[in-house]
Amino acid sequence: MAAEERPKPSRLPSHFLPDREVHVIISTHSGNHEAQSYYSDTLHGYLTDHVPHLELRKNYFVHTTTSLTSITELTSKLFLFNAKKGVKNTIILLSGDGGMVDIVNAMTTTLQREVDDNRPPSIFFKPIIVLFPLGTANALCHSAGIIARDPLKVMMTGRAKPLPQFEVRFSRAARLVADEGRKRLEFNEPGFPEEGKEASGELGYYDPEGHVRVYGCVVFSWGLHASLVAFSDTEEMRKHGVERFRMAAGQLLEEGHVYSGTVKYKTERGGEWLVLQHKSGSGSDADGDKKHKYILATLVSNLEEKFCISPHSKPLDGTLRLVAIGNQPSDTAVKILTLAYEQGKHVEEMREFVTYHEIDSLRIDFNENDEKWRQICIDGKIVAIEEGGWVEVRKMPTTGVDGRRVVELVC
Ligand SMILES: Nc1ncnc2c1ncn2[C@@H]1O[C@H](COP(=O)(O)OP(=O)(O)OP(=O)(O)O)[C@@H](O)[C@H]1O
Repeated sequence: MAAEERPKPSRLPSHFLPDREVHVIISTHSGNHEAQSYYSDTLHGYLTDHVPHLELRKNYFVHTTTSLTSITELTSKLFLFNAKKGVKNTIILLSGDGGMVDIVNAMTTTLQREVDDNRPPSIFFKPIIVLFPLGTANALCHSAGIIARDPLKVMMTGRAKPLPQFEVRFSRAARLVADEGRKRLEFNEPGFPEEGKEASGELGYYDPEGHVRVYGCVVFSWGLHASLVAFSDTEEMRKHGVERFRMAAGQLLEEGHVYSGTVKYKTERGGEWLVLQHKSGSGSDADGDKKHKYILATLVSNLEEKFCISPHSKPLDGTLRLVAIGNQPSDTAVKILTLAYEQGKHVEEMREFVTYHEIDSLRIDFNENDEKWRQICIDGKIVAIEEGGWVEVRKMPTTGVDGRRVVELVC
């Protein structure tokens, strides 16, 4: 933005008005580890020029991540505390989708626990997030049009809008997959992480019924997509950027596994569960509708810049869309996914193979012996479901007790 375009203090967007506390989070390990240099070389000077009332350690704070749980800890210890004390926070987040999901999860998990505990509701000032695309895929930034319109410009001229979320519940023995697939972490008991056991931080908790609940704002998947995220999440593969997803997809398609389980969905809250009937080719045997290649529910259009999995999704429109492919041969799956890279043409040109519509909820009952095929993806995090286990995903409504949207995104 040129000097003559700089807004006068009175014309600053509401998220930079003097009544707000501004926090920058530099997620040092996101993407190609460029968040720190972007802050030092570009953003810091830009903010000094354009938002001159910011004063370090008075109304302006900079946090640099040092571990996998830094953002989660900051959120539960600082942002949530502030939000409930009536402090208006603006968070400038330099990360990929993971940083956003950490904030959404830590906030929602704690607040939902309080709902379950029947504690009285408290004041809650939703933090406003200004997101800079410093991750690998940056699905949220691409889908919200932040990158296409220049993130600095969006920061100065965009408006904060509530960020839609979904809730995932699953059977009790599910574990978070960590450390490049080597570790399985338990979720937390409400408020009481079990001593001596490695817990997953604030990602998810056991609700009063003993089910785990986790929150997301991008994508839920099982099948090919979840497997390729799981298999490509190693330090070695991460060096290849978004190419890592294509490399993993190549290996998986060669293996040609067909995922087994019962998939149901609801089109509206409180409606009936409907068994997913795949389109052509999948129903040739009695078990046809229990075999799947690709099951994905998304709140966003693009999972990467060019990978438009849900072309009908509009920025932050709050719709959850199902994209599903049944028991198709690998070459058909490749054709479908290649068309997704061409402005999402798969939903039109391959519509005889692709189920694509809005849903409210999704349920999977797994029928796989090998744990590697029971792994699901929630916004890039991988959860392994136990044998005979299940998972349910549902869009969080905009109003009511469950209707929390815990943050707003500037876009
Ligand atoms: N210093 C650090 N040490 C260890 N982990 C870190 C550190 N800083 C950040 N992280 C973690 O690295 C992960 C980076 O995820 P993020 O989603 O931001 O980037 P990405 O995976 O490259 O991008 P995308 O999700 O857009 O593909 C986050 O889970 C974050 O908590």
